[in-house]
Amino acid sequence: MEIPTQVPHFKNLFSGKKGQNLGIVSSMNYEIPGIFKLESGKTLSHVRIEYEMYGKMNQDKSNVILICHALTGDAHAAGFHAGDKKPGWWNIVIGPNKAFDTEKYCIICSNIIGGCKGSTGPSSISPETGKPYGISFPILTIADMVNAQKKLVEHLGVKQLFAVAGGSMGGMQVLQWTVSYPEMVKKAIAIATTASTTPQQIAFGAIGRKAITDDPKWNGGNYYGKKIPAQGLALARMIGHITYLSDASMQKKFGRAQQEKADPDLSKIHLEAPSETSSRISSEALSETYSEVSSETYSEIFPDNFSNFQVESYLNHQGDTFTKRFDANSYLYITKAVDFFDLSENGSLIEGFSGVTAKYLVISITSDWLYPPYQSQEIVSALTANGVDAKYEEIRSQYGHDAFLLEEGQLNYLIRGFLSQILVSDIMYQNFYSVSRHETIENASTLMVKKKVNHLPVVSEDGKLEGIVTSWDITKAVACKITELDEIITRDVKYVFSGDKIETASSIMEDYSISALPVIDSENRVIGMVTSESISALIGKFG
Ligand SMILES: CC(=O)SCCNC(=O)CCNC(=O)[C@H](O)C(C)(C)COP(=O)(O)OP(=O)(O)OC[C@H]1O[C@@H](n2cnc3c(N)ncnc32)[C@H](O)[C@@H]1OP(=O)(O)O
Ligand SMILES: N[C@@H](CCO)C(=O)O
Repeated sequence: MEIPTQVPHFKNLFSGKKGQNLGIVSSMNYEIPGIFKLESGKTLSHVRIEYEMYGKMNQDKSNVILICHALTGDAHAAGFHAGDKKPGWWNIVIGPNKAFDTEKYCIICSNIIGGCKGSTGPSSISPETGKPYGISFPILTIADMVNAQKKLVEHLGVKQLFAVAGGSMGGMQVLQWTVSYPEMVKKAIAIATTASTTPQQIAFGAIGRKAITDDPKWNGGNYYGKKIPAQGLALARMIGHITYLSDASMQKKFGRAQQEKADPDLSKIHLEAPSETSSRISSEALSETYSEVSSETYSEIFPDNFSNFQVESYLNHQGDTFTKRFDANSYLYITKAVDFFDLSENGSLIEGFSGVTAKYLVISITSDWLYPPYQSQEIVSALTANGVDAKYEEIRSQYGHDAFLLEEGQLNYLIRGFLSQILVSDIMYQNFYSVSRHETIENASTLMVKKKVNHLPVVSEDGKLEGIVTSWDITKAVACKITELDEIITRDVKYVFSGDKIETASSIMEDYSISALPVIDSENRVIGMVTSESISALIGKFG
């Protein structure tokens, strides 16, 4: 018989309300003190990291989620910058009552080093020369990006991240985090990514880089304050962008539709050579950074009269807009870091993941031919082979790789479910007290009073669960003048495993009106206790 206590009801704890947008947000920055050492052995000083933060850190800073951005992303993941019409790049999943719920979690997103959105990269001014680094910037790796993020996280006083999440190159950073700093990551969400960049992925990166470096305006990376290599950069993006879409999404978006102005008379269509002296190109700009140079773009160099299909004009648009928001040298360095990415050790991903402890959610996209589902499945297999709790999910989508930026419903559903899935192991007490069935009732009650517990699991010499005794059992025994513990033990004891969801523990407690359960391992040995108080404390933390 157990003492009936009030047991929390879990049914409505994680039910979703309608997601809302964050309002106006702004970026902050942090300068890493001293010298920042890179994987190559080279160093950088005065490394600046641009970041944004949404939601509040709780008292013990245990609710922090780090979001890692993809190839051309930035720190602005959600909400609106003052005056902007478009929100941050992952606004669909970050905000009040969205999967990355800013009412519960504190979300941090930083621009990678090597980038061009506030963090130190090739377009930054080198403290040594007073000029932009250009290609004197050292070679970067995904591990370098993660090491810089770790400095920021430590600076913010966070000892362990509740989760790290990201798609594409963001997913690579997630994987790297759990390999480099396993003790710092509780949960990991890697979407549309790989643990080892494939030859096909390297090949697409190589063509993009060649488009840039073959553009005469690239000028050995020294174009800051001059014309930017817009033609090469736009071409690189156009190639890349095709890989972010799918055959089906292109069919749906464009079909074989032509531009409204396109003349169906083939005899009137002609090629036109690009003009170096196009009158539309403004005079040389003398500004200091890539983003302030002239507005010369790909479409200004290549007139549109031959781009009669909708898909051509779309790609031109994607190329054009990219040149206005991204630095060509950053593109070279970041794509190269992606190429170098390989977490396998001695050719084995299982070996590469041997130290990982985080719980994983790995998501692929059915139509992603750049990072196909088999690469996510390989990650899950290698994690599982190491005993890591890794869940595999697929987003059913025709959008292709970029679906990780678009599939609002499926992303929210999968991520919310994973983040709110708290296991018994997360809240059980490992420092518990137990008794042997040969103990006297007097000794058991003294232990209960001393340690302020109402439940004592009864265990055999080798720690196996034999029963449970509660303070109510002891009260009754005293009233009935029973002295031996063996006579009052409840032997049909309810228990849970450490990998069970807390909802399971909660249901058992509710169904049987009990307020504590022993946690056992596969050999019936008691490894902890979970109580209704610890579940209530959890509600206080995240509810
Ligand atoms: C972490 C990160 O990854 S951040 C970086 C992510 N952002 C990007 O990659 C930016 C470029 N990529 C995109 O725009 C991506 O396709 C997405 C996933 C972000 C958006 O996808 P969608 O909403 O499906 O937009 P879509 O691909 O149709 O592009 C819309 C743009 O194309 C233009 N467009 C559409 N059809 C045509 C056409 N026939 N001719 C010319 N332009 C066209 C639209 O006017 C719109 O322009 P705007 O972006 O300047 O407003
Ligand atoms: N379209 C996204 C994903 C690339 O992996 C980006 O530009 O960052």
